[in-house]
Amino acid sequence: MAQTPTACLALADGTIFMGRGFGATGTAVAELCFNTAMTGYQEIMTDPSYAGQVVTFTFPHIGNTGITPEDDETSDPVAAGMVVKWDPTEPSNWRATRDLESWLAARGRIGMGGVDTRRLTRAIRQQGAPHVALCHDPEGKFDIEDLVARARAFRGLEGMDLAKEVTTAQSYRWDETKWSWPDGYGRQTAPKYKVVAIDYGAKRNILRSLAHVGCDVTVLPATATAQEIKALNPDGLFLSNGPGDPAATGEYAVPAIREMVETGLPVFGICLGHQMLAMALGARTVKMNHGHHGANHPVQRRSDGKVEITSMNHGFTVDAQTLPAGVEETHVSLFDGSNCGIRLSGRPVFSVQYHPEASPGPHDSAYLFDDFAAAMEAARG
Ligand SMILES: NC(=O)CC[C@H](N)C(=O)O
Repeated sequence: MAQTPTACLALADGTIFMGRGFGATGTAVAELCFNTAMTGYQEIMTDPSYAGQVVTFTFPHIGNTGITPEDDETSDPVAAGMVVKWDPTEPSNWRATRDLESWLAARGRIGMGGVDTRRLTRAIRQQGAPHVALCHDPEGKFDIEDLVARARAFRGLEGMDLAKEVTTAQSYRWDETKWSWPDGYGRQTAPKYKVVAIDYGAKRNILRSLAHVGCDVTVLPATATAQEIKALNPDGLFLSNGPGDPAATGEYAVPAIREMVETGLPVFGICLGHQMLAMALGARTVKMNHGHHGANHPVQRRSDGKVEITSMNHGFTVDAQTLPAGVEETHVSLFDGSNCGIRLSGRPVFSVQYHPEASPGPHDSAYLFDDFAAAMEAARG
């Protein structure tokens, strides 16, 4: 690199990457993962499930499309930082709104370009989601020993409850005027089902997708009790995605979910919501080596063998060996055989590890929102 490096990424094992810093200055200490999606960096950076993680993008051209508020999954980037191969170029669209660099700077998030992301991705696979310190200093002054020490001191996502930090402080109703898309997606033309969605770090496109199939959505904080949920007399309960370790978050959420399952109400969960439903039914979750983060993960539906290409973002997984009798494994990853979906036999209670709202990603699994609506219709008798 001809120019003085202005960013340094230090891995806990002492491996150092130098590059060009952009966005905010300072240091972020986090877990490092890689995401293989080719589009949707804005949705990825604003997905609350990325709290506590720096994201390496394996696709080299990140930032060549601009930023548009319509694509935010929450109001600000939540991921701790981003690492890319090429410096972001002038965006090809939404120029008037914002480019990647100024967006990150305004939102206090660090970016780093000019990194051999293939080498870095290999390190992530070999080490298993390393702890890192990512530092951006426009003067290029780095205390490398200190950065390595800070990476080593990071205690990791295992045991960390982050849902409480990103959840909504107050309950609210999905607001179609604020968040539906200009083409009408997410607008409740005929709200038919009253749904309570628990926000463990919910992505907007999940709530939009629920509204699209006729749900009138009330969002409750992560700590909502079964009594608070029941008081709203919903037709169905939705459990959202979210950051951190499901085993830590589940301490308060799992008892509420278990009590709700006993009522016979239709329940649908996505990602963290899936992991916590599995725990409520008696299963355990474990940390994965480097997780699944991308928009191109093949999943097989067991009922008919159909393969869905899915969007994923998880570092923990449900241990299928621990699923009790009466809980079926409905979907499985074709990459590593890990669990991707469950259903309580004969009951309208189901969840998936991946992201059927596809943001970013393919729409192969959008049928799950229709299945949830159909379950609520059937429950009405
Ligand atoms: N997207 C999610 O909901 C992620 C769930 C959980 N935090 C995990 O990493 O596995």
